[in-house]
Amino acid sequence: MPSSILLVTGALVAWFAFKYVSGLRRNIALAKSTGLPYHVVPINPIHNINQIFRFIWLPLWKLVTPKKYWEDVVTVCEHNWQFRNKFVPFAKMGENILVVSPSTLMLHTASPEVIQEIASRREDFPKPTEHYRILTMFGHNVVTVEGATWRMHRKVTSPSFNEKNSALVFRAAIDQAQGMTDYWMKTQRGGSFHSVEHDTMSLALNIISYVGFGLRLVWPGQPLSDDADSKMAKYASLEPPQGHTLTFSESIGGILEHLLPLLLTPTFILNNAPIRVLKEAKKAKENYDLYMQEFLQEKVKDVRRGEKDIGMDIMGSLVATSYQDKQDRGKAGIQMNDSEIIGNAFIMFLAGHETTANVMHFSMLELANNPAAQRRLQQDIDTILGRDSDPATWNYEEKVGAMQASMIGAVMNETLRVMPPVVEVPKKTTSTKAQTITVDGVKHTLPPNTYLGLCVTASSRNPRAWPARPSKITDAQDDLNDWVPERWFRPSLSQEEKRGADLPEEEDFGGYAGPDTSASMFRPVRGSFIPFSEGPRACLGRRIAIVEVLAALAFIFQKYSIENAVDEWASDDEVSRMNQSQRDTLYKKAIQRSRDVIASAETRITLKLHRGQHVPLRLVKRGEERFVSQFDL
Ligand code: HEM
Repeated sequence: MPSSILLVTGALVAWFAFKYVSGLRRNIALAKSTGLPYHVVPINPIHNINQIFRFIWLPLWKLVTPKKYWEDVVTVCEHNWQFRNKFVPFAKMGENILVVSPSTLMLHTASPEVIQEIASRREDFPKPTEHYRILTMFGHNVVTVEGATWRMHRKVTSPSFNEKNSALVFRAAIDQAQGMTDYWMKTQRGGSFHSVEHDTMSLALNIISYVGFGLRLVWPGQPLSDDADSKMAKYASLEPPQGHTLTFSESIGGILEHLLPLLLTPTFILNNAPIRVLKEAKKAKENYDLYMQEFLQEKVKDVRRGEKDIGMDIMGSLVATSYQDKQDRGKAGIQMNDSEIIGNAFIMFLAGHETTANVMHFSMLELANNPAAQRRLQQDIDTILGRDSDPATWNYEEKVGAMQASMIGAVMNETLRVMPPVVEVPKKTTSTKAQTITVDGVKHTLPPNTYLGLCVTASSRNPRAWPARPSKITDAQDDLNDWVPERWFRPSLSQEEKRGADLPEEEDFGGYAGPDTSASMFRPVRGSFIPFSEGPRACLGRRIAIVEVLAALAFIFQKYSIENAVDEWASDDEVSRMNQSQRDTLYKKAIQRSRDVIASAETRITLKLHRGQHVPLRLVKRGEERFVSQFDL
């Protein structure tokens, strides 16, 4: 018996060894055929399981092979490498890094031209939908599908992303920023608040819930408005309503927090394991599921009665595809099942709030670290909107262009450049067809099934595309890793460089078709600034995200300044007795702590702070600043 076990084990080991070596040889041959320089790694670093066990195989690899085989390429295998290593791997290995493992070929690119080419050829370079499994938890949706199915999802979801609804987002962002700052002023304990990440998430969730779904969510202490639909009140409730054990916001928050356990844990274990994290994950999922089922049923009734909600009414549009009377449905020729309806609603809640919230969060942290930029932001707000104007009177059509072309737009763009919520946009070649790309005028053929990573964090730091100045805050020769919103007022590169590769006109797939940055500011080379991706599969919600951030920043900084909290080192009394130089020294310490915390950001779906990391801030009325009115670097 023992000898047969040994025999079977030996045969299995031999089989795996054979598969491993032959796979590696085959992929090396394919890599050679591309004509691009390539780098060999022992294990496919982008596979989910291999990512989890990276802490074992990476050190082992380094231990058993000479340094020259791993020292460069390891920089694109490490955890969180896109944000942590930024442009460094590309500076060392070139703008296109071809990585070969026994099971895959991967091309990571920071080249604007290659990015532009791949992103615009949607059918040649589709999305690797298998990488989006985590987002299909409640059903397939516009983000997770490809081909004809994607066209169908896009057709249903895109019409509501129009300028009329952008104006509504503008209004809602002002209302919500009011709710958030009132809440902060009321709850700042010891002069500081620690919940900026959580609160910007609530702000963005409240906006998409209202504009996208007609659900009015409120801040603690804020009454539900009189015109709110009574049957929708349960979604706004700050206590779990009957039949639920979490509030609606808590259920979404819980899902976001527990995405990985939800994805990786088999249902039987999730339902039965006495482990706290799994129990919380299950509770969040069950609650959200129930809310969505109830919401779906309510919408079905509305649609059958011919009622439409305010704003985008995303759920209404989705439900109409299946539940409207047959004649109307026939016109559109589209039908979604309940799982796709709920899947799309989920993705709009998710994509529509975490990304935007991160941009607001990091913008506020950086403004606290860059007092001169904060002061310039406030000057621009005063000029465009008026220091004492009532935000309720701000007119979207009149003001949004000027806001985007000012320091408000520059702050948003710079945060998107330095801290993009999505750090790499995945694409691939199909399983049946090789594809050609052009690098420096030379054509290279990528074999079928090559994974392609359009590296957002690196293309936005590519010195070929971004004019730089010496860093003021580190000893680096350029300021491309620094948050410098003023760079958006530097002259653009020449027309020729701006145009990028000659590309066919893109088909219209709905949604906002204008540029993401103002024409009167620095215009990035195409393919070098891709926080919203590029081409037909670019972000559907980018216009509303931009409008939301512009309006919220303008509201907050019209009346207030934001400073790093220093109570960890000095009390208010001690600060009031300090001279300017002592205050500067103290504030520099707070800035350094903030920068260290920001540098620890990691990607789990989006780039944000994790493990309880946060930067305490202080909201002060303009004119009552203790640090940012004077301090400069
Ligand atoms: C600053 C905020 C945002 C950023 C940085 C962002 C970024 C992105 C990126 C990079 C993609 C492409 C993802 C991929 O190919 O894997 C994407 C797609 C998408 N985003 Fe956003 N997004 C933001 C806000 C929003 C908002 C507010 C919504 C909706 C309310 C939204 C809805 C979508 C949808 C539906 C797609 C899929 C489009 C398609 O494949 O046809 N996003 N977003």
